[in-house]
Amino acid sequence: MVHSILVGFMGSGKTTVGQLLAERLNCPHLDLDALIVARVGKSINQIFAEHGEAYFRSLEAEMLAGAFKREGILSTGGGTPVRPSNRRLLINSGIPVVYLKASPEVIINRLHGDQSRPIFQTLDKKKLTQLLHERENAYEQSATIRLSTDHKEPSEIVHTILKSIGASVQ
Ligand SMILES: Nc1ncnc2c1ncn2[C@@H]1O[C@H](COP(=O)(O)OP(=O)(O)OP(=O)(O)O)[C@@H](O)[C@H]1O
Ligand SMILES: O=C(O)C1=C[C@@H](O)[C@@H](O)[C@H](O)C1
Ligand SMILES: [Mg+2]
Repeated sequence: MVHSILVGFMGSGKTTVGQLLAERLNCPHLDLDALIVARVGKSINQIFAEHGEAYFRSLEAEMLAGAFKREGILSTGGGTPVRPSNRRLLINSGIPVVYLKASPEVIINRLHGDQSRPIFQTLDKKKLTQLLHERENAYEQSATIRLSTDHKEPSEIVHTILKSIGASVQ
């Protein structure tokens, strides 16, 4: 069974923190974006460009459902909780869902020059802030644990998550 799930906006650190958390717990790291890339055999940019976002989103939903049945730490994509059926899966999972929060300034700083996220490429600071605001409710609804990642090292975030998971399963 998946032990915990990470949600949050692009650049909040789901992949980075999920990998580290999985190492600490000595279990597999399941990164939903990486699973999709492996399944299609194309980068996320290529999938968006050649098949469209709708195709990516339906694959994302299908693979989220499959990933739940596997063992490990699950890092979702930045848009995963936006689809209501995905959100329901997260909410009803009974698994700790950690919302990694980050401010627009920090996200832009972390993803500056990044070319691998098709949606990020289309956003200036105003649009990114608006999209973050639009998605906030979806992340909040899905989450059982929330923490700000601004100006925190990934190792410190992992430490906080481990304490929270421990507290929530006792
Ligand atoms: N706590 C942190 N402090 C500093 N840099 C970080 C932190 N977390 C992540 N980063 C950096 O930010 C970038 C994006 O991180 P990451 O890929 O983990 O984000 P993500 O939430 O998985 O994004 P996406 O939703 O697009 O998959 C990477 O370059 C990573 O090294
Ligand atoms: O926030 C988003 O919509 C996305 C985030 C990434 O994790 C990828 O899933 C993809 O680039 C779309
Ligand atoms: Mg990621």
